[in-house]
Amino acid sequence: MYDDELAQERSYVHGLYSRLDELRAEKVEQLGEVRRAKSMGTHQNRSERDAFATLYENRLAQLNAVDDKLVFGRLDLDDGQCRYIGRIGLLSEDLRQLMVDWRAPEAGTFYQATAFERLGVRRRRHLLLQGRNVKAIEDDVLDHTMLVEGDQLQGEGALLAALNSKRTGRMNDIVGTIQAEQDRIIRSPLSGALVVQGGPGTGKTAVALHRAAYLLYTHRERLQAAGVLLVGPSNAFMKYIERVLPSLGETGVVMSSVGNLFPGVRATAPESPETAELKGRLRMAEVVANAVANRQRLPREDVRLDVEGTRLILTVRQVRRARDKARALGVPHNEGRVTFVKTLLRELTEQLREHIESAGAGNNADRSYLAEDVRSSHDVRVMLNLCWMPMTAEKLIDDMFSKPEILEAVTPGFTPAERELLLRSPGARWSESDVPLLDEAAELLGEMDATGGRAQASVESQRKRDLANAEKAIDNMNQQLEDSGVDGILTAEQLADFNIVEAASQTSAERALTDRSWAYGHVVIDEAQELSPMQWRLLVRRCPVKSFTIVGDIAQTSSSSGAMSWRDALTPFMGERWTMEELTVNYRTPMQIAEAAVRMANAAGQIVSAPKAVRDGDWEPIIDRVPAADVVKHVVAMMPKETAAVGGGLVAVITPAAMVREVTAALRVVYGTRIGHGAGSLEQDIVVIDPHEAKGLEFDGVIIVEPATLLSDAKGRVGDLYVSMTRPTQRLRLVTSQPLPAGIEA
Ligand SMILES: Nc1ncnc2c1ncn2[C@@H]1O[C@H](COP(=O)(O)OP(=O)(O)OP(=O)(O)O)[C@@H](O)[C@H]1O
Repeated sequence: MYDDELAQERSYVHGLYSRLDELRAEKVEQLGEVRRAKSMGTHQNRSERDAFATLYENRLAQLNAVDDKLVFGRLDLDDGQCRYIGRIGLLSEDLRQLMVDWRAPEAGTFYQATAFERLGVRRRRHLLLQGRNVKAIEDDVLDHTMLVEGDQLQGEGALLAALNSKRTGRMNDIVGTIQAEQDRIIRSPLSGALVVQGGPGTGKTAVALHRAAYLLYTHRERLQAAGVLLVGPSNAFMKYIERVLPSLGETGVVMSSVGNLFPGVRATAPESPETAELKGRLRMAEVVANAVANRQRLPREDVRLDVEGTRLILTVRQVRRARDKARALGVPHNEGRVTFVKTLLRELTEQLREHIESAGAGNNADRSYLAEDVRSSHDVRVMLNLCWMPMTAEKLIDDMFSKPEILEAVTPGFTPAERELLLRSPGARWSESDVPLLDEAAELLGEMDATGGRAQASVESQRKRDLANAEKAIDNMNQQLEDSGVDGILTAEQLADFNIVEAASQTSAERALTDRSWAYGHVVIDEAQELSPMQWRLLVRRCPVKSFTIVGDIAQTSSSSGAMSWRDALTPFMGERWTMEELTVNYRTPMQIAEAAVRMANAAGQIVSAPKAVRDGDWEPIIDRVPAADVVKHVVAMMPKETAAVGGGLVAVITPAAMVREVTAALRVVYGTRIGHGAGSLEQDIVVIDPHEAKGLEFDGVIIVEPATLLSDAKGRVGDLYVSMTRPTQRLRLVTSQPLPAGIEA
């Protein structure tokens, strides 16, 4: 019986792959034709063909990306219909539905139906594929009249099979086994802010990624133009998740770590927790505003300026008047400068004319020559720059932190110790907590070339296109926002204004990445508990319609400026207008290890949500006590045992940041290139990382070096140790020379 069913499914799935191959061949053919014809015809013909080429390329990329596990489910319904569920929708040539996209409403019951609430489903079948072949099938029979004696199908649970598989260092999608509580969140409405709180391993990252794919599919009209931004904690994490969305058939999501959110800056410099915390406070917005105002200066006294041998006087009063006039415009600094400079140049030109005339040169001095003399005078240029210097965000922030006199002037109310924390050498590398300051500065400074000198026509035509896109995007959105009580409603013009860019040929995603002022239609944030208030401020600026999916676990907060509660974190930006969902099942960590982590956190006074672990592990956490001098040696000696225990899976050594180098070097002596170190090296089978980099990742086995130091380094905050203890899918070893933290001391 099972074999018959299996054979039938194999044949159906074979048909689906044949159809996929046909569609691919078709797209290759169409793309070839368009490319051959590309250079011919009118300009309009060519740009139409460009558009088609992009369309075919995208579709082809999508068809290529969904090959692995193309189909994973089948529903048998009360009305006798049978529906196959897969990564994308497929139609036959005569437009019969062969397979339904998992995100389509008709596929929802695959994830939601239970024996108690069948939702019209008689049987849910999981198809487990290896390559293009069906390896096994597994049934949930929801309508028990379907069961005939001896008819029970065999097969390892699809979920357990997925959970027990070896980790590769890259996250996989969970599209075949999304659980009902996760599905509800993935499919919740687009508008407003949704917080997804859940303990370690509850699938928050998985849910965030599948939700991004779902939203793009379901609200494509609205989201394609503005795009979806997905933000994660580190570059290593972004690398870990980068394959998931393409495998779900989505390539249009803009992904960025918090350190890369300011175009052109990759912020990786380390920073003390105290400095990061200080820079993350909301009062830094005022500091940046002060720094901008500080670049609009008055001379101490009236100044003499030499213009072609004539002495002119620029009075403090004149400068103040010009400054007030420019400030009253309420435009960014660099734009305001245009007015400031124009006003003073006009006044100085007038003065020069009077001078020349009164010196007896008559009244025929040519104004345009005089204006040019004034503009090109070295004295004038220096003075105007001193009074109102054109500025980039990078220069403003770098000067502010490296020049003590500026720092002091812009930080009234700060203590000397706080200023000491901020002070650094000129040209220092950027850190993550600088990024929101740069963004704040860019917002207040505006473009450097804001002189209107750009090709106005091209801006205008792009604006028209953006407006058309934005109109679509805004449709309904306002209604939904109104329904959910959000004010500050945008018009299409406003949204289009946010997204004016010149490079028309780029995709929205490409354009968004390089444009700081891009307004996204939705933003998904993972590990959101780590964000400082200034980082929140930046992210809210990136999505004026305030449509967010915010995913995290307050108990895992380890950054000094991170959140202690969602309410504290969100109220300044969203008021009460957010909802929360909770995930309650831990799919990653075996029960014994998960429980030890919770005991440790509770003993340290941190109440954590303790999700129920779905799996029992084979091992209790293993504890090795060794003298301090032997810790590193011991880790090296234990490695063969660890790699063997997880059968060639992935092992991570998580150490205090200060020990990463030493441990890596010692392991390299024995294991050579098998050892990866730091971010982005997850392809080796043994990696050495610190707790910050471990955030969000998972491994088959984990060795934690000096767990007590992870607690003391974080000034007693449990986040780092709690995160580290909840990374393994199988096995945890603690190597310590110190007394272990309470809760795991046994
Ligand atoms: N429904 C599911 N089916 C299969 N695997 C799942 C499912 N849900 C979660 N997982 C797996 O559980 C593991 C943990 O998921 P994920 O990393 O998304 O959790 P998390 O809540 O973000 O964890 P943390 O906060 O600890 O980083 C991943 O390997 C994920 O693929």
